[in-house]
Amino acid sequence: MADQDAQSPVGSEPAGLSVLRWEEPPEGPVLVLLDQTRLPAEETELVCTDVPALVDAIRTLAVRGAPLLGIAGAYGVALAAVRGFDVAEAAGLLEQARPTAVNLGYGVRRAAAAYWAALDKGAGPEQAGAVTLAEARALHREDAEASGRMARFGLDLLDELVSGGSHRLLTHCNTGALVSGGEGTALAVAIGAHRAGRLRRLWVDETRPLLQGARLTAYEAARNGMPYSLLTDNAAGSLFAAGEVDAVLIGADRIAADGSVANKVGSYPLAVLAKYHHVPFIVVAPTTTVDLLTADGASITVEQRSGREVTELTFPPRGAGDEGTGGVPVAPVGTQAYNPAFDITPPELVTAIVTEEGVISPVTGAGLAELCARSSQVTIS
Ligand SMILES: CSC[C@H]1O[C@H](OP(=O)(O)O)[C@H](O)[C@@H]1O
Repeated sequence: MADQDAQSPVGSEPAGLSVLRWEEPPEGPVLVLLDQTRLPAEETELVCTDVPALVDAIRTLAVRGAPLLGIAGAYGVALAAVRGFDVAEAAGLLEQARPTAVNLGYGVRRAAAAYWAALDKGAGPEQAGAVTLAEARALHREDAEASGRMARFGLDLLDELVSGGSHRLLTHCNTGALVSGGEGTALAVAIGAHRAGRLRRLWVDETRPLLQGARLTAYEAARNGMPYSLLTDNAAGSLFAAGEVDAVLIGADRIAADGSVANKVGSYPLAVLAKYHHVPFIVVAPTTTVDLLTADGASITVEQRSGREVTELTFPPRGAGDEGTGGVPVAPVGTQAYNPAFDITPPELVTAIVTEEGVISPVTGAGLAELCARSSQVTIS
C-alpha cells in the first residue's frame, strides 16, 4: 500500500493553467484551447477560428467536462456572431456535439438568447456580437466564482462527515481546472483540503477507456503538490474493503430533477461500493448542471462512443462513429465493444450534492429545486 502519510508541501501553488481563452488577433477572433487529448505528455493549444473546429474539439474531448463545455459552447456562439457565421446553425451544431452534459446546451442557449435579444432591441450585427461575447465572459466568470464556493462548501461537509481531520478521498475521471472556469468541482474540494493540510491521500481512478484520471487528474494533482496515488478502476473495491477510503468525490454531467446523477461511466459502481461500506458518496456540481426539465435518470441521454476507444489504446479519443486508424489493438480486430461515456447513479446512493448555492443531504427533488431557486444563473429553458 502506498505510503499513507506521505505529505506533499501544502500550498505548492502550480502556475495557472490556460484551459480556454478568447483572443482577438488581427486576422479575427479565435478561441484558444489547451488540447486535453495531448496531456499529460504535451501542453499544446488548439486555435479554433470557426465553429466546426470547436465542435470537433468537443467531440474528441480536446475540450471537455460539463462546466467547461458550457463555457466553450457560449464562446462558440460568440465566435459565430462576431465572425458573421450563421448563429442559429452554429448553436445547433454546438448543442449536438455531446448529448449528456446539460451545461453545453445551457451555455449555447444562454449566449444565443443574448444575441437574439440584442438584435430584437435594434442592435446591429457588430453590437450583437459584442453582447454575445459579454454573455460568454459572464458565464466564464460565474463558473469560476461557483468553483470557489463549491470548494468551501465541500470541505466543510467533509470535515462534518469524516472524523480525524485528515481525509483519504477517492475521485473518478477529472473534475479540476480542466473542466472549469476556476479550479473545478470535486477536485477543487480535494485541492482545498490539501491547502488546509487535511488531505491524507487522493486516490485517483484511472478512468478507462479515455483515462481522464490517469492523464488529467494525476496531472492536476501533481501540479498542486497533492499526495495522490493512481489506481486501476477495478482496484477501487479492494481499497474500500481495506478501509482506505473516507469519502468519494465525483462531478456530474447532468443531474435530473429527482436527484439522479449522470457522470463518467464507473461512477455508479463506486456509489454501490460506498453504500455497502458506509462511505460518504459526494457529488460536486454547479446548479448549471442541474436539469429540472429532465424528470429522472431514465430520461437522461447517455452518450455512446466509438467501440474503438475500448478495443484500442488510441489518442486523441475518437468522436462517435470515428473509425480512424492508429490505435494499438488490445482486442482482436473486429471485436464489438460496449462504450457508454456515462452512467446513472440513483439519488438514494448519493450522500450529498454540493453546489455553489449550498449542500443538500439527503438528496430530494424538492431540495434540488430549492437550491436552484437560489441560483443567480440566468434561467434558460
Ligand atoms: C464536473 S465536469 C467533469 C465531468 O465530465 C467528465 O466527462 P468527460 O470527460 O467525458 O467530459 C466526467 O463525467 C466528469 O465527472
